[in-house]
Amino acid sequence: MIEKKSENLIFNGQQLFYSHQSSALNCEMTFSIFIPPQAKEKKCPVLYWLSGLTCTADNFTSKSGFQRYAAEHGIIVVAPDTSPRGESVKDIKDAWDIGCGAGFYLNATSEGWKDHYQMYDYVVKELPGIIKTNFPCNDKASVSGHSMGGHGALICALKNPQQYQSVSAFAPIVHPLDCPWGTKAFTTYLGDDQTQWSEWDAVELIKQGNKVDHILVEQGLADNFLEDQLKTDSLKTVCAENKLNLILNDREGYDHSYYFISSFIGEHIKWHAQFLN
Ligand SMILES: N[C@@H](CCC(=O)N[C@@H](CSC=O)C(=O)NCC(=O)O)C(=O)O
Repeated sequence: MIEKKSENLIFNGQQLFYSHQSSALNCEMTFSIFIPPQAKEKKCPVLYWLSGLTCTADNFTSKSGFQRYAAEHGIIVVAPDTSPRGESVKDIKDAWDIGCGAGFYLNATSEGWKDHYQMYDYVVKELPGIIKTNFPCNDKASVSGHSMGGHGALICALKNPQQYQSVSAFAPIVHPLDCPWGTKAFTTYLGDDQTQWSEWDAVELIKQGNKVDHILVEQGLADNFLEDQLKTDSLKTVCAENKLNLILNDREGYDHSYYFISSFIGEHIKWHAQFLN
């Protein structure tokens, strides 16, 4: 059962927020969903958006301005929260890059974390089931995201190429095994045994032969996190070595913020629309 929390008219579509009890995450979750005007006449495809560290379902929904473009192309857009939440959910107080707001879109296996931190199952299995049951969507879906969520989008598509028509990312972490945010998260959620880690790392998945047909990445060159955390060149190299079709747009002067995302979200939605419609 899902419960409507809010509804607003925007560009002749509906912007809605819902909460529900998640069986994958074992807690109450909130997601946003935009229903375009075309859904009054026919079932529409879905674009899932995965947000970055510290975000809830609200950041992308209220800051990116995606609704204008989703309404134009007739695409439903779903934005989940970035982690399980609630009093029973383990968290690390005062740390913004681990725990609540930082689920990393993987299934945790370590004690204390595995009871709730199953974001991969939530995003790939439970949430699409809820969307299909409750909203006017057809069978086509794509996935996009930002930073931690850009990496989440990449691994969801690389592990399930039949489920997503296309994947795009803004300033994604591309190789969590090789950056401080990633090694902290993987040590916490997966434990010290690094043999498990490559299953949740986009660059490693591509090295292992996982493929998707269409990948679009947007990267700001004035992004403070580019050198230490994101390392977009690792994705460029591994895609070239494994003959994956990556479009990488380096954007002079843009940073890591939602100002960057809102500048190019229209181009991403138009690009996804050619595979979804
Ligand atoms: N609090 C941090 C910055 C956190 C941050 O920049 N979060 C990004 C995603 S980073 C990678 O996953 C974000 O989307 N923030 C939300 C927003 O609305 O901008 C710091 O102090 O550096």
